Amino acid sequence: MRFTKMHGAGNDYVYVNLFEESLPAPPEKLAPLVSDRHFGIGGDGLILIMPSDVADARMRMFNADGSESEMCGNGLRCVAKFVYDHGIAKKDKLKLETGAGILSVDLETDGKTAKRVTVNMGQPILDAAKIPTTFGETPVVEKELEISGRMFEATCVSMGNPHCVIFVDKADDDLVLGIGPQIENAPQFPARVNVAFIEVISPNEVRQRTWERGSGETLACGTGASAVCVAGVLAGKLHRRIVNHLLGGDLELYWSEEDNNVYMTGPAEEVFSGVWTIPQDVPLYSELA
Ligand SMILES: N[C@H](CCC[C@H](N)C(=O)O)C(=O)O
Repeated sequence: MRFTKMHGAGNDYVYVNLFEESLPAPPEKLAPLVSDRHFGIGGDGLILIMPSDVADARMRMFNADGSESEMCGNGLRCVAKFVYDHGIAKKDKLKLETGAGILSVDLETDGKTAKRVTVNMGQPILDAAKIPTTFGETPVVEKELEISGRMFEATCVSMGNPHCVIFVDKADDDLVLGIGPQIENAPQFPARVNVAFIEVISPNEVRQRTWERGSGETLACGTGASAVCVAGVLAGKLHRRIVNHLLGGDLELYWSEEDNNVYMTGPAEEVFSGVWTIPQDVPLYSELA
């Protein structure tokens, strides 16, 4: 299977171009295998770049555990770069179909390759039932959440996929690696949840560490960074325009007062391409039929 390895601020995925390739086996089976950093290619998950009836291309994204997510912000910037750089659509404005609808993307290019990408991430979903979370009230802002006898304040936002934002003094390993997976799987989140631990540096600057649903700690999360921008405004801690320092790089976020959309700007990089050899014990589509 031919693939391309790309990352956005260190959030790295294995990309397969289904304009040219066909998958040998179901993507939820392939994602854990290709994501494995020792036995596979290595990545936070698998992203499919596909033809679309309604946009320039379509993205489907699978976490390292094989579960599918509706959206991926860093992934969508990379899909946009791939679509542009590889001539699928040589336009500096693209429409891309995702599980969170058709999103508009603007590319900064040198005419050959895209350097930075801005995604209109759409409007945040604040309705508790739609996020989904069992916290009764909407919006869910700094609600008490008890984990292992410790109290946290949860602010919940969906950017098509669910996020729980926790403002902390210090986003250390104890919180991210210890508490993160417990929040991901807490009963308050029936579809599990992505978790962002946020240190506020100033009203327009934060530092983020991320525990992702289905993938564990990642170096960055674009939908998470967007949810943080919204959560910070709702909690009265942040302005609408922020810089978010993630472990793998910076993202710029803006939650527009005019159209209620969140705009995310950041880098996208292609690292290498290759051919992956499918392990012999993986049932192929041809054998499943
Ligand atoms: N890293 C991605 C989000 C992945 C979310 C995924 N882990 C989920 O289950 O929703 C991003 O840049 O937005």
